[in-house]
Amino acid sequence: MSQTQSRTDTTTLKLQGMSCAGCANAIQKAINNVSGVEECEVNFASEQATVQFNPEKTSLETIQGAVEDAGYGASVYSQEDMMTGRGDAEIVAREAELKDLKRKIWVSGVISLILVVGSLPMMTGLDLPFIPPWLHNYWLQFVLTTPVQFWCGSHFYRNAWKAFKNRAATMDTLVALGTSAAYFYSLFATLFADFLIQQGLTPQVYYESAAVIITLILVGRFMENRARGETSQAIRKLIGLQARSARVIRDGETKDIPIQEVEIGDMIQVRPGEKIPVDGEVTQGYSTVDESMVTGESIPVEKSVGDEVIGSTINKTGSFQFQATRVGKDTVLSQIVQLVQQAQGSKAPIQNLADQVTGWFVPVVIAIALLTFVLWFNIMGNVTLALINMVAVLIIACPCALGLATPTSVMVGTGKGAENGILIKSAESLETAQKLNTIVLDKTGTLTEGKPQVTDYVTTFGTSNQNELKLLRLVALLEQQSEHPLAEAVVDYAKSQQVQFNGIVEDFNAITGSGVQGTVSDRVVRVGTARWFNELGIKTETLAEKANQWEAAGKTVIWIAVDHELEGIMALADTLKPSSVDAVKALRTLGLEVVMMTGDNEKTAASIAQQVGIPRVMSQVRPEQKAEQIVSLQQEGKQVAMVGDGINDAPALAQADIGIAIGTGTDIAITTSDITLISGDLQGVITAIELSRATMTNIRQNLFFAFIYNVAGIPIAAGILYPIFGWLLNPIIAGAAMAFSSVSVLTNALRLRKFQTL
Ligand SMILES: Nc1ncnc2c1ncn2[C@@H]1O[C@H](COP(=O)(O)OP(=O)(O)OP(=O)(O)O)[C@@H](O)[C@H]1O
Ligand SMILES: [Cu+]
Ligand SMILES: [Mg+2]
Repeated sequence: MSQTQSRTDTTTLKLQGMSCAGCANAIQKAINNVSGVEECEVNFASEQATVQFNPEKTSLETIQGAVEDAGYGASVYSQEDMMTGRGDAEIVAREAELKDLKRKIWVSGVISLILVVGSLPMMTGLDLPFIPPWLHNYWLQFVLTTPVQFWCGSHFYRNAWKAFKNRAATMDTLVALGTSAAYFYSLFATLFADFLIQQGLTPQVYYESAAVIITLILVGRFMENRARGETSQAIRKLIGLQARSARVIRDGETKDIPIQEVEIGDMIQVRPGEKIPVDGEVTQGYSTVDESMVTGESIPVEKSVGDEVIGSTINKTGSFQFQATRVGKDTVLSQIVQLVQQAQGSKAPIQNLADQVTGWFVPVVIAIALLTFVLWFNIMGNVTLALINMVAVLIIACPCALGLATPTSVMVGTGKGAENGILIKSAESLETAQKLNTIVLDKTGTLTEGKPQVTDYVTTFGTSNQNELKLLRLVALLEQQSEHPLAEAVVDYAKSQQVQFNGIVEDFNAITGSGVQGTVSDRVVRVGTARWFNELGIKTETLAEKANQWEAAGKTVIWIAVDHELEGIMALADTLKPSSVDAVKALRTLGLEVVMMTGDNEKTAASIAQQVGIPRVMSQVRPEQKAEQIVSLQQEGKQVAMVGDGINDAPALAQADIGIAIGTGTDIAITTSDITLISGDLQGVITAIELSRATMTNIRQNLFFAFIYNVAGIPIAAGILYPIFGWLLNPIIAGAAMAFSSVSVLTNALRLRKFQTL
């Protein structure tokens, strides 16, 4: 048996022609039916489908074909297209649709007005002499309404037909059925008026209802479309940040070239006030750079030789040269756009409910509408009342707002996050973040700068400078092999003391969470924690008092032993980030329990925790135990967020309900966290949590708005209140309510754009 390697490709398709969540369901079904498709998620708000498929079993063309067969359009959309502005096609298409809608609204609006005026005497039962009676001529009304019904309302029919072919029913089905019922009943009354009078019935027409409903729904759709364009504004803003050209130095010549032509390794010149075109490393010069558009951090950052610069950020005062390290779709900005787009296309768990409801909603509504008709006709024997109530039910029940409620807020919320330098991986993360009640902060690099420095150094053999330097040489040789931040600090210190780095380390071994050991000139050197030395049986008493003092001051002490004898200790201090104290305070104000976690010893940890105001500390946690510690917090019934630098804390970040990676400059892609803070500022954690709370509140409001129209509207439209109060719902009011429900949901979602942190 031959074994074929199975591969999975993930592609984003841009969809066209959807009018409600029912359409999204239909497309999702169609794509899932293609064999070779592993997973598919269709998002109505962002109008995109994320498809995972096996390229050996199916192709993109097949998938696109399936979407087209279902009656919709799908175009493939690459990251490059997105960044080079082909995404504007979406805007152009939207503009065209808006223009078409506007024209139809004018026509149907003016005609509706004439019809309503003409029907006023009949509707109100008043004698209105200024309205000429011929305005209420059935045939005139018929002539006026027909173009509204079949031209302005044409796409309701078209979409309803598409849905019907897919054995589905969408909001268009409801609108088409509802207005057709009103129109054709009126036509019947117009044609057979005499016959109806002979039968003792009053021939009534409802042309104005059909026309007004169509007008209102078109207005609703117009506003919906316009607002939807605004929800994706954040992404367009990000894309718009890109520079258009770069000033490269090739073969000693400086020339301006389009940004697409920049290659990795190119030398690029940046002058004051210019946009940095791509990502790279400074090779010459010095300047300050405003990175706020990417990191959300407003203070300009100093850049000198060796520092990384991010494309699309703005150079302030100085002028410098840098070498391009990432171009095209690999740049930080491009990756941010990709991440935000993915997040915007993802589904929040809270949406499942809405989706399920919309799935069976339309058929149920049609059933209720028929039942309404039958009951009214049988009980009241009045075909007119039966008909208008049925129409009212069909119109008010439209579930379109329900489909918009969650995704629009998610789009605005995640976009808002990106504006503040907060990348939220998915709608699910956004939803989970608001449930958090415990936040675990890593000490090194999260609360502190993560750049420790040696502050003290003593040995057991007094102050003979010679011997101290000899020992320092051994320590430094060993630490040179280690990648730990403490090790780097020790090496820097040794260099500053003019230590000669000659010598070979054999049998080097790093014991995570404990220290390092190795053999130099046949002597076994160990540098690490007291706990480790105690385990090895190395006596630490002689310097214990000194170490205690340092640790109480919040310094990390590392112990040095040669051939199983303690020979010295060294203290390293790491400065707190300036924002840490305020951030911890704010997190506690938000009602979160704040915990500090570190591999450092108890006393140092306690001292730092006290300085930043954290009551609960988990110290001496080995790297591999960090995830277990998160589990134990979760077992206490807590919803835990872990904040770390995302590299050595990865398992803990993954274990936590929400893993928040503190940015390490430009490595956004490697983090597997739920939320990434591009700037290393803890303030971002607060913003993220607040944003998630604001978004979820917004979603709940939206769901309320969306549900209330349907839930309250259907029984009223069916005439439940008629026996008690004599109330009926005029189909026109139903049309207005339904148009307004989508608009109110969108308007509410867009309010999120004004979100601001404490
Ligand atoms: N290369 C090293 N040289 C000296 N000591 C080390 C080295 N690596 C680890 N240690 C010792 O082990 C301890 C625990 O290290 P670990 O990496 O688990 O945590 P940490 O970096 O100090 O703190 P955090 O968990 O907040 O990042 C350190 O505090 C230090 O005392
Ligand atoms: Cu609708
Ligand atoms: Mg560490």
